Amino acid sequence: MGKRIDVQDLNVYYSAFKAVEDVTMTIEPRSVTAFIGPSGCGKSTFLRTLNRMHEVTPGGRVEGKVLLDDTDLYAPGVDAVGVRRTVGMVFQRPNPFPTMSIQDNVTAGLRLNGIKGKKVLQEKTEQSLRGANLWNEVKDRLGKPGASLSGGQQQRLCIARAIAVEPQVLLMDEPCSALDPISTLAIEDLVTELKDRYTIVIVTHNMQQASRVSDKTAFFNLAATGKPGRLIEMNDTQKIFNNPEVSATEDYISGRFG
Ligand SMILES: Nc1ncnc2c1ncn2[C@@H]1O[C@H](COP(=O)(O)OP(=O)(O)OP(=O)(O)O)[C@@H](O)[C@H]1O
Repeated sequence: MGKRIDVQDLNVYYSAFKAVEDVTMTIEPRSVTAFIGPSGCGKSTFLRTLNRMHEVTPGGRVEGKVLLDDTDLYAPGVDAVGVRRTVGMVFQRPNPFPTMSIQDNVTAGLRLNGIKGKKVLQEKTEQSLRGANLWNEVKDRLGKPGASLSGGQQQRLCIARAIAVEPQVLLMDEPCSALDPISTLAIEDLVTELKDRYTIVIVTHNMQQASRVSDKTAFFNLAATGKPGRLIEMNDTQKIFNNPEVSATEDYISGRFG
């Protein structure tokens, strides 16, 4: 499990507006890569190109290639829904289906894929909730609604829902920004565990979080408002935080701008 992502010369547009320019990068399988950079530099936009979610926005389109191992996600005939199954996503705000039970939340994707067997769904529920470090907290109330959980539990439920369909890659867009520090640490621990099986990409504004959880860090920046965001530097996280090669990276991580 866990595929490699190769992005080649990617430009990302909202209609005529080029939001992200000329990104080339490799994301190694079973690693955690953090995307950092000031607001508006295109981190989330770029992240959403990695599972073809960007094109869901009207006017959203890309030029260039995103390879998942050897498959170009944007080649003609590639099914975007299948791509999103292989490359799962967790969003900023926990978004469980609020009235659906905890178990049904976890198995929603499986049921959409036509899996109906009660036993299989139960097994998948337990396996995914264990994978998301939530099983012990909810095993006695699987029939309760998703909204009955705390924010941090809801986010782990969303991670359980994402991993239930056995993706290869997990994209996380500021998954802790709505959470308290304890829940944040729980998610960070989980990310570290999950990287044994998945390729993980996480957008974060929290420098400590990037340095705690990621193996590689990619710094994005934009020359001015209205200009496209660009990848400025990507390297081992230790290198980016201790000895970056580009002065703009150093200015950003040391809090001199952004
Ligand atoms: N739906 C949209 N339609 C048009 N432009 C958009 C849309 N969403 C984002 N943009 C623009 O694309 C650029 C990149 O936005 P994006 O949200 O990807 O940046 P970001 O780095 O993730 O920012 P933040 O850190 O604030 O979340 C910005 O100029 C933004 O205004």
